[in-house]
Amino acid sequence: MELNLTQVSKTYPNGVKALDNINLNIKAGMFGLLGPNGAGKSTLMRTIATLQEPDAGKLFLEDINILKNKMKLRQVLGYLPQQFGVYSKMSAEKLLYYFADLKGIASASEKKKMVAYALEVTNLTEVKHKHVAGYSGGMKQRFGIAQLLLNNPKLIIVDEPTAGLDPAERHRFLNVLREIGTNNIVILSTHIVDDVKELCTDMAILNGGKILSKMSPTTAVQNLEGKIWTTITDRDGEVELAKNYNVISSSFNQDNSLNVRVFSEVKPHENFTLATADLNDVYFVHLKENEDATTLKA
Ligand SMILES: Nc1ncnc2c1ncn2[C@@H]1O[C@H](COP(=O)(O)OP(=O)(O)OP(=O)(O)O)[C@@H](O)[C@H]1O
Repeated sequence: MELNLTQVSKTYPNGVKALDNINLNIKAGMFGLLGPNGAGKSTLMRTIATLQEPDAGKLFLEDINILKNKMKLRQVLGYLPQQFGVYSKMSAEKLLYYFADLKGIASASEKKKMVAYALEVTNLTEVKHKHVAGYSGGMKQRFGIAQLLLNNPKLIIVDEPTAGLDPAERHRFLNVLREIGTNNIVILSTHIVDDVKELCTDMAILNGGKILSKMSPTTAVQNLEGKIWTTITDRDGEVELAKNYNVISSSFNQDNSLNVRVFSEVKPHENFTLATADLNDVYFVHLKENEDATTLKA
């Protein structure tokens, strides 16, 4: 199973270039699409899900030409949009039966099997008689996964599903994704680095409509080993450091001092110690490089 995107571009009528020549190859497993707000993630997800057209480019799922054969793609697609609003006073189970009808599952026994499976995988069996309107945010998101599983999709797209979930609900939600992510392509779009770190075997960083990097999170972190340095300073110190070094991130300590992380091939200064690189560093290094390149061009 493979999804291939070639030279996909989209400019909105207001002039915003949301997708700028995207080339991507995604194989079975959990794929993280990581990027800040406005990066173009939703535009890309909606384009793959056949909900909007690009200006240029080709999209194939195996031999399905997505732009030319939308219905065929939709038959194997499970999509959870960024805003999934089900505020129904129907029970989760009844609503899933309703969705199963909409998806054209005709056989009663097949329907029963799929609804039971979807409730089970998403841990909603015990609350299947409750109104979806009364569900917590996390339960609603899991219900969103339950509904997309009904047609046994091969390509699953979830657009920023963990934003707004509390840590326990987020954890439960990620476990559900982990469960369904083995045989299918699951694309998780997110601005939360930890979502990708905990779950994904492959990832891409998107910003300004461009893919800045595509590799496995493990390789990406390994590539930074020995190049992330840290020191403790204060706000003024950070401003000074930023003039001479490639500061990629900083965080406050309890005593209000700042932990600054710098990307450098060699030890920047004797006050720095080598840090263990992590996926946040990967994310910030790429965003910073892109920002610097854009500034240089402007
Ligand atoms: N219908 C539209 N018309 C004009 N501009 C749009 C439209 N939809 C999105 N944009 C712009 O395109 C860019 C990419 O937006 P998109 O929603 O794809 O990004 P995103 O990465 O999903 O961000 P977010 O996390 O904020 O949803 C942004 O600058 C956005 O303002």
